[in-house]
Parts: sequence; C-alpha cells; structure tokens
Amino acid sequence: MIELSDVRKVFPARRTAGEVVALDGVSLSVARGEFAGVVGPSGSGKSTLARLVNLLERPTSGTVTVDGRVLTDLDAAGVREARRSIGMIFQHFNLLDSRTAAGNVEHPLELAGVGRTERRRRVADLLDLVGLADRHASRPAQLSGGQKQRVAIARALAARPSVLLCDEATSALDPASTTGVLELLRQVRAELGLTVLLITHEMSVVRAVCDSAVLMSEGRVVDGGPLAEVLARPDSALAAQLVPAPAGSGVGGDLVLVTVTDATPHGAVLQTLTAELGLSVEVVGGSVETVAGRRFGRLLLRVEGDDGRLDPALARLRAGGALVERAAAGDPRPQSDADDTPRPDREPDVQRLADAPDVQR
Ligand SMILES: Nc1ncnc2c1ncn2[C@@H]1O[C@H](COP(=O)(O)OP(=O)(O)OP(=O)(O)O)[C@@H](O)[C@H]1O
Repeated sequence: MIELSDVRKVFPARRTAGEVVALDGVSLSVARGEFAGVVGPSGSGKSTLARLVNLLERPTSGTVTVDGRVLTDLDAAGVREARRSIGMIFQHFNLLDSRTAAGNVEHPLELAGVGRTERRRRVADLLDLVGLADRHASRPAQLSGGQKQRVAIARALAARPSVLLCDEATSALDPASTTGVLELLRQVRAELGLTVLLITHEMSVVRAVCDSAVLMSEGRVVDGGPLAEVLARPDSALAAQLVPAPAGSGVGGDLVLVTVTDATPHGAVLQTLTAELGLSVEVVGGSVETVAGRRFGRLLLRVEGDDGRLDPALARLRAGGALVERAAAGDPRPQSDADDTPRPDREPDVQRLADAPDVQR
C-alpha cells in the first residue's frame, strides 16, 4: 500500500533565483496489489512523485506511507531499512556494464551480505522468472533493451520488495519489447502480490496494464481513479487522453458523441435514433479499445433529420444509463498528446543507481 497525503515538494530553481514547486499538495492512495499509473506532461511532477515514494527525495511537507510505515517520520537508518521493501526500475536500466546479467542481479544481494550459496540460488530463480536463465553470462552490451530491462526487474526483485516503482520503464523500448516487459510486470505482480506504481507518458502502457491511474498537471493530481470509473465519466480529462474522442472538424450537421463501455453498449443509442425516431445516422469517427481488460470506446455520429426530437431522445437515453452528449463541430475534446509524442531522453539515472535500495538477507 502506498499513501501520499498533501505532499508538497519545492526545489530551488536550477538556473535562476527562486524556487520550483514540483508537487503542490498531492494526495494519492494505491491499494496493496494494485497496478497504478501516473501520467501527465513533461515537468508535471511524475518522477518527483516516484522519488518521494522511496524517499530518494524528502517532501517539503506532507507524509508518505508505504505498507503502513510513515517513511517521512523515519530517520536515515529507518529509511534505508524501509527502502528494502521498495524496488525500482528506470528508463535506462542502470545496469553495471562490467558485470554479467547474473552479476547485476547478484549485486544487491552482495551488498546486503547474503551468503554465496543463497545468492547463487536466488539469482538463478530470478533470471528464470524473467525468462533469461540462458543469458546469465551475458553482459549488458550483449543484451537487447528488453532483455536489459528484464535483468533490471530481476535485480529490483532480489530484495523481495512489496512495492515496485517503474519510472518510464518501457520508454526506451521498441513496441515488441514493451509488450514483453509489460507482460512480465503483470506476471510478477500476480505471482508476488506486488503493488506497482508506474510512471509513464505512454497511454498505451496505462491501457495495457493499469487498474487505476492519476493524471498530473503542474504538480497537482487533476484527475484519476480506477480506470473503469474514469472511463465512465464523459467529462474526465484522463479518459479523454486514454481514449481520445474522434475529431469532428469539417463534419457538418448534428453531432452526437457516444461513449461505449461494457455496461453501456451503443446499440440502444443507434436503435433509438434510427428505428424509433427515424433519424439518419452515420458514424463519422471513433475507436474502441480494450482498457484494463474492458471494452471502451467513443463513436462520433452525424445525425440528420432532427426536428426537435434529438435532445429529448438524448436526455431519455442518458436517464437510461447511456453515455451520450451533443458534440460541437470542431474537436469536441482535447486530443491525446501523449502516445505519439517523442519524449526527450533522460539523463541516465546515475544518482538513482547510487541511491538504489539495498536488500534483505
Ligand atoms: N532536483 C531538482 N532541482 C530543481 N528542479 C527540479 C529538480 N527535479 C525536478 N525539478 C523540477 O520539478 C518539476 C517536475 O519535474 P519532474 O521530473 O518530476 O517532472 P516529470 O513529469 O517527471 O517530467 P518528465 O516526464 O519530463 O520526466 C520540473 O519543473 C523540474 O524542472
């Protein structure tokens, strides 16, 4: 379980006088075993939030609680001890080039003083878990990006953590490797009962693996919740990013936006507009995705022949649970800027590696 309560983080500005408010009163709760995403534009505070969860940064104010322990109340020794239950993986893997895959996974066990026989046994189990038993002797330079991230996951799990933080863990990977790493994360979450907090700018990643997500903007959480709930809210900014509404620009006539979920199939809407009211309906845009294992989509309809019956019909459909609204000609909602936007490459997380949590015997 991860709980942030009214967390604020202020940094001195890097180049100018003054300060940067990286997090501005963030509260967040992730249940044990949940797979939670944190999304938002560059600079919105996502990485700072992740670094606060294992206290690589201390908040300026507010509390951080992990597995019932209030980390912000602990002294340095207490934080070191608590960090053992928090694993972390990074965009650039942070593997030691001079060591083999097995050597990288073994490293934190050595630092923790785990005996040689036990270390070897655990390393073999971990490399087996991530599907790299046959590459134990390979160095990072001999591995693909996806394989390197698998080694990093094995290393993060060496401590038997209860929480795994993933900071843009698939951002440097090609689509096939991304899929493989996400499948592995889901698998280890299920097998080990981990709580996972995943920082990403890729909405496809959230759609594929997350149970819940929060949207950050300028250091604040501006939207969020379980994905099924978020997606059922037609005015949700996060839902609009997860499954963007089709653009209605250049399309004349009356436009109706239908949000499709497993619980609110669109068939009744089409049936009412066409068969019941005798209106002419054309689908002019839309997409249906699988999000958190459920069907979710948006359809943009052009309706012709309205003589005052459309609005009452939409009101009736809404009363019956359908998610329908009139859409303006022009883009009815902000489009997602997340998926296809190249992300500026990060500096390697050298500081983070130096701070990487050690592990339990
Ligand atoms: N150590 C620091 N010193 C000064 N400012 C910082 C520091 N770390 C982060 N910031 C600032 O805090 C704000 C939030 O940064 P953060 O890296 O958390 O955002 P982000 O959403 O993760 O962005 P990105 O997706 O680009 O990594 C930014 O304005 C950033 O410049």
